[in-house]
Amino acid sequence: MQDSFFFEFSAAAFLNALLYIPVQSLMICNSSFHSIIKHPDLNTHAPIMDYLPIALALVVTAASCIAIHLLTRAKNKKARPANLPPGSLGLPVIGQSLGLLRAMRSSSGDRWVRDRIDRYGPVSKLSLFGTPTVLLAGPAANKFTFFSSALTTRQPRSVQRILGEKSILDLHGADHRRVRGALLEFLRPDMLKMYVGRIDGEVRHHLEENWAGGRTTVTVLPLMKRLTFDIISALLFGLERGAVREALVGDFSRMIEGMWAIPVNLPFTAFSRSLRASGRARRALEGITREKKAKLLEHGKKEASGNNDLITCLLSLKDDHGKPLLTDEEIVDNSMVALIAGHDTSSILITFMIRHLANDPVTLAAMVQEHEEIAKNKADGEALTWEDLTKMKFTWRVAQETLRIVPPIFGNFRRALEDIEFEGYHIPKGWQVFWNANVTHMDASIFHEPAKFDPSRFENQSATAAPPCSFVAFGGGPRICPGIEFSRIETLVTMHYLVRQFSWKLCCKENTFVRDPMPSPLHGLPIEIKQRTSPCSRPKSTATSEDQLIAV
Ligand code: HEM
Repeated sequence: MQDSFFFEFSAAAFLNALLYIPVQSLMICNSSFHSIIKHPDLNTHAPIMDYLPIALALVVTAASCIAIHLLTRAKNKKARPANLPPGSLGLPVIGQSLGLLRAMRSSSGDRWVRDRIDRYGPVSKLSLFGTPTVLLAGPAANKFTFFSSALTTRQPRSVQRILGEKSILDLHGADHRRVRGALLEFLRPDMLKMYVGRIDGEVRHHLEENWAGGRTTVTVLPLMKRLTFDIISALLFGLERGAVREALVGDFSRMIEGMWAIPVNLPFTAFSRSLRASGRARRALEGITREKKAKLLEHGKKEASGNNDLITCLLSLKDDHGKPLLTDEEIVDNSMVALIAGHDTSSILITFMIRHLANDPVTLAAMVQEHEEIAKNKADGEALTWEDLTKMKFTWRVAQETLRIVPPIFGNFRRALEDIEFEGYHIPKGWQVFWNANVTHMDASIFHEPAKFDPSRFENQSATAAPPCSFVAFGGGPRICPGIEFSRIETLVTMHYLVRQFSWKLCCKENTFVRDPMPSPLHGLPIEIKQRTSPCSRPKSTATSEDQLIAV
């Protein structure tokens, strides 16, 4: 209201100044002219002539005020309708970003969002990362966000600068379907079946190197990040252990740190460090892409047929006219996204499962039993297979319940491509929509006693009366996470070896975590470990005939 008044007032004054000065000059000229030809003493109309300029100026001022007022009202009516959601946009650029980031870093991000909802309701406006935003919560809001074709996942400009502009997260419509289809070529279940043996090998190698050998304490989160990074960089990029992998590990973790930082590019800021790391990671991936392209040209399509890493798979996809389906820039940007989306999330899931199991002996015992049953039918050192994973139903329910209580993705943004409405509130074109997983996951009307850890909630999902989009740890709709199965394999294989070979207890009594933006337990979750069985021997032959096909 005040803004608009100020705008009208200053615009009228400005217009009036423009109009008034020439009119006054005219009047002055006019009066000088009159004064020359009509001496006041001789002029009987002198009083009228004296007031005419003032009267005219007043009329022009009033007319311009009315015109500006009408024009501004019409403009405001169009641009800022009265039914915007409640809330305030806060300070320019900063908005509520600092408040949210501070809350997330002090383990109270969930409470911050809930406080807003208590204050303004499930639909409210705020400003995050320099863009006006509407916060939405609840299953109906999730469904609207995931399925509305008027919303797309444009990332804040700062995130775009880190991840690139051609990533799947910034594409929509046909372009999104094309790139998503290409990624799914690599992540389809029949392809994933072939990766089980390879993932099994990576997990055993990791446990032998980092957990076994008489160690008494380990810090879980960094180790799990390393494990999932190794798995994904081997499978997605065909990267063997070595200097390139080591450099990429550091760069990716610095990139992630700056993604939700205040986007100020000064040498000492997290955002600037993130941009520099992104530049280095991009150059490394461009190099890998060039090498793989050259290999493809050299050896022909035969070698690339469905048995390689993600980059080779994307390079060999063609459109209906035989042209490359994806540009090199799209391949690099989407490889960056897949690596970030793939390794950070699964590592957090496994870490929080380990944290929970330390204090839940009943759940742990049930898991150990499930895995011992599977191990009973396997030869010593024999790798897990896809069929073994299908028997790990209880373990996957424990994973789902962990994801419900601590979803790795706190929430995400969409961008309105046009003016839209939700529950009577107007969301203007160009604004962001921010959906949040925690609020729905902790809604007692959907999940009975939401704070209680109860894997049986996921026992018979089709029989539960929960509305659609109630469990949204993997998102939903056309952008639902394409890596669900991949993360399921990583999680189940890792838990199989962990629960059978180690027992553990938490070193920190305080059971809290912060979000930055991903959840991270206190000090990265140091635990005391004890080996239950002899160190897992590496499989005599982890590679099945299918695995040998994908060996890189
Ligand atoms: C526990 C593990 C994981 C969790 C919790 C998770 C969570 C999510 C969520 C919530 C979204 C949707 C975001 C939105 O709609 O705003 C998403 C999208 C995505 N995820 Fe995952 N993810 C996981 C693992 C993976 C893995 C292993 C990969 C790749 C190998 C992956 C690749 C992607 C990609 C590429 C997208 C974007 C899809 C699109 O826009 O069409 N994720 N993930």
